[in-house]
Amino acid sequence: MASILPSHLLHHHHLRCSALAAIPNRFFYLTLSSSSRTKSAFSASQNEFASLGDLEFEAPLKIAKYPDPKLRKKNKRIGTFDDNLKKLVDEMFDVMYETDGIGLSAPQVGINVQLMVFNPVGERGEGEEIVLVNPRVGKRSLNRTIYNEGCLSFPGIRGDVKRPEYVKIDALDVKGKRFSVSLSGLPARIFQHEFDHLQGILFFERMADEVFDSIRGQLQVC
Ligand SMILES: CSCC[C@H](NC=O)C(=O)N[C@@H](C)C(=O)N[C@@H](CO)C(=O)O
Ligand SMILES: [Fe+2]
Repeated sequence: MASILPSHLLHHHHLRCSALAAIPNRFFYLTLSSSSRTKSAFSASQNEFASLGDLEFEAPLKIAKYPDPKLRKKNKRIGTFDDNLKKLVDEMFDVMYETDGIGLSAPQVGINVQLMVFNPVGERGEGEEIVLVNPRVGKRSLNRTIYNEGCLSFPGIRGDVKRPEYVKIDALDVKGKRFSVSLSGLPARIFQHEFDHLQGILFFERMADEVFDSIRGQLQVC
């Protein structure tokens, strides 16, 4: 498979309870989440750096399932590129492969920092392991494509989501080295899904009304 990134950037290595029916529709969530994502409040915290304590974790990592509040918390930027960060990345790949994922964001394992990992092949030892720290999105294509997405924080739920086909990204690698990359196809899709997690946005908020209506019965809150 052709490489997406230069080799130095590759990393080697239900809910029971009450139904969401009590809540009129996802715009309730959008209203709540977008109010906490107003430009001033959210960008200020995005500029805040994580402390060593913010990056502390216990292995094995566990995936936070919706509606875990960690999925909605602000995610701080990473400024320390040490062995702890490398270990966190390794553990994120471990749990991603174990749960049949192709991408994972740090808030999904309860660590509220700007970090994501992905491998479009989803198999250890195959494809590319990509690690993005403090990513920023540059250009996106006007052309958008539909893909039937699933999210590790919503086991068993899938739905069509339309997203730009192409994105240009600036980020840091696990060693803190800055780089830019242009992605299209599945890598661009995974990146955008994970980038949304870093903004506290969940995939059902990107679904068209009729798609959301088809899955809303499965979104249950404890
Ligand atoms: C298309 S972006 C999906 C990214 C997601 N990561 C975090 O939530 C993820 O890995 N979801 C899985 C359900 C997934 O897409 N798994 C693959 C391989 O099993 C699939 O095609 O279902
Ligand atoms: Fe997800």
